[in-house]
Amino acid sequence: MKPHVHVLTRTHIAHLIRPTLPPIYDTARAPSLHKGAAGRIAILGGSQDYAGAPYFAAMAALRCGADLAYVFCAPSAAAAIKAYSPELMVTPCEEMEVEAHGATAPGKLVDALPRLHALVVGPGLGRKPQALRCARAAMQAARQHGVPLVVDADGLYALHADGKLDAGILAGYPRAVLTPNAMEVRRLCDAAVASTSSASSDSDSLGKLLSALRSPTAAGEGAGDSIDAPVLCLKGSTDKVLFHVPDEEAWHSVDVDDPRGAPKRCGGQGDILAGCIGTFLGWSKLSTQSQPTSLPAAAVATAAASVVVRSAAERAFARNHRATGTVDILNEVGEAFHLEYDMLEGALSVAAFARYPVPGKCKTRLAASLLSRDDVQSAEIANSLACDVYRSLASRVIAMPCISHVFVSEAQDAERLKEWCADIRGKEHTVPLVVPQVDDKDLGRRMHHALTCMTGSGRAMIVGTDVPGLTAEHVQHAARLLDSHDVVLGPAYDGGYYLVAVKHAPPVELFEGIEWSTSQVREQQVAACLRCGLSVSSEDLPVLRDVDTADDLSEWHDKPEWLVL
Ligand SMILES: NC(=O)C1=CN([C@@H]2O[C@H](COP(=O)(O)OP(=O)(O)OC[C@H]3O[C@@H](n4cnc5c(N)ncnc54)[C@H](O)[C@@H]3O)[C@@H](O)[C@H]2O)[C@@H](O)CC1
Ligand SMILES: Nc1ncnc2c1ncn2[C@@H]1O[C@H](COP(=O)(O)OP(=O)(O)OP(=O)(O)O)[C@@H](O)[C@H]1O
Repeated sequence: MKPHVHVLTRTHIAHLIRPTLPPIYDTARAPSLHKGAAGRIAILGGSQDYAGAPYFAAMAALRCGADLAYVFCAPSAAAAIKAYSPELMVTPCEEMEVEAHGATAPGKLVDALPRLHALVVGPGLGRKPQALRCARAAMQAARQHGVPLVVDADGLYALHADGKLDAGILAGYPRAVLTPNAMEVRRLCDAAVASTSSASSDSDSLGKLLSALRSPTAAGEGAGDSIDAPVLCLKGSTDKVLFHVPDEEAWHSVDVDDPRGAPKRCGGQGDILAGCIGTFLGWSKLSTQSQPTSLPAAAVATAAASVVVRSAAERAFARNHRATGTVDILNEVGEAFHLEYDMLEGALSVAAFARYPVPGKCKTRLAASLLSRDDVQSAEIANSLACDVYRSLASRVIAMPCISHVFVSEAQDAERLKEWCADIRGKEHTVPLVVPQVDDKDLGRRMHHALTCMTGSGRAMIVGTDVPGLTAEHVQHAARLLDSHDVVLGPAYDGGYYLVAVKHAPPVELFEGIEWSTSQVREQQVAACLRCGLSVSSEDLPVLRDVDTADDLSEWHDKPEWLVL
């Protein structure tokens, strides 16, 4: 039976998940938050062999925005996990290693359950019978308390450790998310087949697994639950999030339309995903806001986490290439989250126009005016000017939700410009998005295209790359001016402008009738704004001098404060 497929883009997912986020940027509601109000998430896992996995999951939960993360682990792993981070509360549980305890959930975890917003079972659990028994008992206990569950890695193994699927633990529990990779799905399916009498083809075996996960009583449990089975996240090049609605025959699949991610498949990415799902699940339990969707909360939480992890993986790979490791991905989770979900309406996108600095192809006016007429020297100057602007663009000193873009003039340069941007930024900087400019000789049409692309997510700004005096404060000032103007221009010394910002997508006429590269540019731009019925600020920002000629360059040398970037 084919599922009903819902393809969700990142924009959809952001729209669906935002109402559940703790309101830390909401000045009216944030003061009422207390410690733990943004999520208390626990991990059950960690063994002598695997201390990293529970650490990745717990830290990912924190980086996603949870307040508190606990790890309940085998005593042999506790010291290592504690030593990885002082942020984690690590509790060694004898029950996970000592046979004498039979099949009980760790007592300290059971005590904590009433306070938890989600429990992730499995990362680094290992496959010792006692650990598996503990995991199964913990899932049951969590279910009794209505605690949302994420079951991953060896937590999934615990469901079929004796070869048959022990689906009863989770069957019909709508607050559980199972996150098998391809191998784990195969094992779960095989176990589902082994638990039923007839032999099955592959697709049948998935069908058997899905049926086994449905509620034996055909109704979901818990008031308001719209599904009657755990959610299944099938991880792969596209993550598919399966859920089942009572009384329907076919399952539904939310396909996360996000091609990003890293080609590097280092171990532990699944642990990061599991921790992030834990946080989003916890928030959906806590949220009192009405959801703009009929999709189940657990499916939306899973899709939202998938987007964050893919974005983090892509960012980590852009920075670390083949060396990308799980810690690198973990370190990108916070920024990825911020860009995906905290960029609220009215957010600002800032862009620079750039060409890859090749001698003879950039700053040709400057090269011609240098005594040496030296293309190489001119390209080096262009390079150093642009570096400063990219650093500033990418820098957190902008101190506001801001996506930075670099619009590259030659599409074929996009890849090497990406690498160049990645090389020049420091560890603390964000990665600018490198986007080709529209193929048009007219600067006005290129600016119109870039601003239109960016205004999709709020306000947009383009800054010059050859203005050494431009600082993050100018960008912030311009953004504030947009509160009271439709268009803001940063006046350049030569009659042009070094910055243009717009509150909304601009009409195409805004950049028509302007004689570019003349001293009339700013005046003509102001006139075009007024013709389009747009209010404009053209004198509120300081006049800055761009570097086009050798004269500009010597001015720059005489006034080193221009170098303040
Ligand atoms: N640093 C750590 O402590 C880590 C510990 N981990 C833990 O290690 C334990 C065992 O996990 P494993 O995943 O290795 O165990 P499995 O025994 O489930 O993996 C079996 C094999 O399947 C392969 N496999 C995975 N995805 C596949 C795919 N899509 N197609 C084909 N083959 C695939 C893996 O490479 C592995 O060789 C778990 O507890 C897990 O949490 C992992 O999370 C990785 C990081
Ligand atoms: N081929 C792929 N391309 C891009 N992203 C992928 C690909 N395969 C998996 N992912 C993503 O990586 C994340 C982790 O999935 P993965 O299959 O690596 O988990 P796992 O094998 O359980 O990991 P772990 O090593 O922690 O056990 C998921 O968010 C998934 O979307």
